[in-house]
Amino acid sequence: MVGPVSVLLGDQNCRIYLCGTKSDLLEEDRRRRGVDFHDVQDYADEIKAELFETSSKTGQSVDELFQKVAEDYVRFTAFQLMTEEKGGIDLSQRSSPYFYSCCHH
Ligand SMILES: Nc1nc2c(ncn2[C@@H]2O[C@H](COP(=O)(O)OP(=O)(O)OP(=O)(O)O)[C@@H](O)[C@H]2O)c(=O)[nH]1
Repeated sequence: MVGPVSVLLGDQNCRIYLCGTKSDLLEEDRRRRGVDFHDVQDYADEIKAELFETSSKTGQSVDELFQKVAEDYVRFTAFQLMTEEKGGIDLSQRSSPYFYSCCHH
């Protein structure tokens, strides 16, 4: 495999979200699918990626995609940053910028 995905795969901290676009076209004609769904699912499993089929036209799965990216950020990245920086989590420290970036508007 070559290209951007192979570069991302080398980074243990990088989470990958595969996004198949224009899913609304399949509702008109399922033969318009460019890549077999099971092939894509197998590939996503292989590279440990999350898979979404989205449509900019109908909005299908767009919110779900962004929701998943945000949830994973809070779950993995922010948590990792907090624990790495101080060797633990100080629950009393509400002024931490991480709390503000994750939980406040
Ligand atoms: N039916 C449909 N058409 C779309 C969708 N998203 C973009 N398009 C159309 O696809 C064309 C290219 O859109 P761009 O936003 O320029 O996308 P791009 O990534 O530069 O090009 P693509 O390789 O076509 O994805 C335009 O005519 C858009 O109106 C979608 O979700 N559904």
